[in-house]
Amino acid sequence: MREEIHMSLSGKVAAVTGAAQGIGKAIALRLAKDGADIILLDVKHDILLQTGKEIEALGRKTISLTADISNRDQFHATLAEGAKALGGLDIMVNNAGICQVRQVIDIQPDEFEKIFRINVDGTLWGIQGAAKLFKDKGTKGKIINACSIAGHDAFPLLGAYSATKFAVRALTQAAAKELASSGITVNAYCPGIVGTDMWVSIDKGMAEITGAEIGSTYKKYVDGIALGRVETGDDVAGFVSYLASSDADYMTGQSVMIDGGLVYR
Ligand SMILES: NC(=O)C1=CN([C@@H]2O[C@H](COP(=O)(O)OP(=O)(O)OC[C@H]3O[C@@H](n4cnc5c(N)ncnc54)[C@H](O)[C@@H]3O)[C@@H](O)[C@H]2O)C=CC1
Ligand SMILES: CC(=O)C(C)=O
Repeated sequence: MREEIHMSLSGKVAAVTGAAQGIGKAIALRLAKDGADIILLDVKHDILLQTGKEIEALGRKTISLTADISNRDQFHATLAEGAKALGGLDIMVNNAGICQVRQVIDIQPDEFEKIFRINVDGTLWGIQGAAKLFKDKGTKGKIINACSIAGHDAFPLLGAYSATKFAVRALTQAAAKELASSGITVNAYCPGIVGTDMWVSIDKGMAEITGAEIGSTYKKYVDGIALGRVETGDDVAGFVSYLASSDADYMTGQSVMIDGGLVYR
């Protein structure tokens, strides 16, 4: 019975952006354990190859491709290359993203543009690239975007970041409404405080601005989680596995909290 559940994506191909580390790596490995072959995309090619090795060890096909999601042409061409190599595309996980820590009154034009180009434009190009590949083959595909609790509630010192995640939620809703008639669903996952490199840099950035000790901002946020522990990439990946499965066929346009009880909607 357990084996059946874990092979729910057998015969499917999934693409995951930001798959070199953190949440994206956990998602790629989980979807591979579910039976999918995986297109891995990231700017960090060397460590992406390690994710690829771990997926091959699970007996799945995989291809590791360097792509900057903020570059529309490059991203679309690379995604199409991956789909050609693995025989199609069924699931697109637009996971890659960056964070910045800054008071709203101090945000500079170049950094604001950069975070929007990666988190918002990159998600939009991923939706477009996947929708084209799905429509070309009549695939009733699934698009799954990385939002955040900060996409529902803006966080202090994370103003630009929060704005990008509100935008991801809006794109998720609009794309879901437009693509439903093609049988394509679009949803998003909203993690809370996940113990990845992103939070190491958020904690450091917050310490620089507030004078807090290194580690103390992270601890303060983790202490607020009802389930009493930091979130792992596997916690997020388990939910993405559901969103990628046929169990989620009747769900679209949703950006759902998976945060251990921190932001309630
Ligand atoms: N860590 C956390 O607490 C939370 C993270 N998230 C979101 O989850 C997603 C993954 O976050 P983490 O794994 O924590 O971050 P991370 O910083 O550990 O990993 C992000 C990955 O994305 C890649 N990446 C960054 N810019 C890229 C670009 N332009 N093109 C291609 N790849 C690029 C990086 O190379 C890296 O491998 C992000 O969208 C983030 O906003 C959401 C809520 C909470
Ligand atoms: C990184 C992130 O999304 C939060 C809310 O911590």
